[in-house]
Amino acid sequence: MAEIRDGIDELDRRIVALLGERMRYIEAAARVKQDRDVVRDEWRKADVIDKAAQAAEDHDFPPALVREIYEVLVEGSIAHEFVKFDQLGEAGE
Ligand SMILES: C=C(O[C@@H]1C=C(C(=O)O)C=C[C@H]1O)C(=O)O
Repeated sequence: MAEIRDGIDELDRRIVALLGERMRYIEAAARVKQDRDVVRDEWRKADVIDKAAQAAEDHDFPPALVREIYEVLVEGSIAHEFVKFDQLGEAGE
């Protein structure tokens, strides 16, 4: 059991490292977007979640669970992007 948990812990470290890398792209999007109205893009949110669900099927992981995880991830990313976007605006004022 200890070996199994060590394997899970190691994978979790790698998953979170990748999530950090993903968030750096969200921050880059905040720098590129010119208008606060385009920070939230519902079409792109649906596109990201559909692609993640497809990837889940390819990797034998429940797609419905990936949809739930990505709903939280993308909403959290949008919230983070708004914070960064607003900070950039304040810095430029
Ligand atoms: C990064 C973007 O901004 C937001 C964050 C998204 C994400 O976490 O993938 C998707 C849509 C956007 O509302 C984007 O528009 O691509």
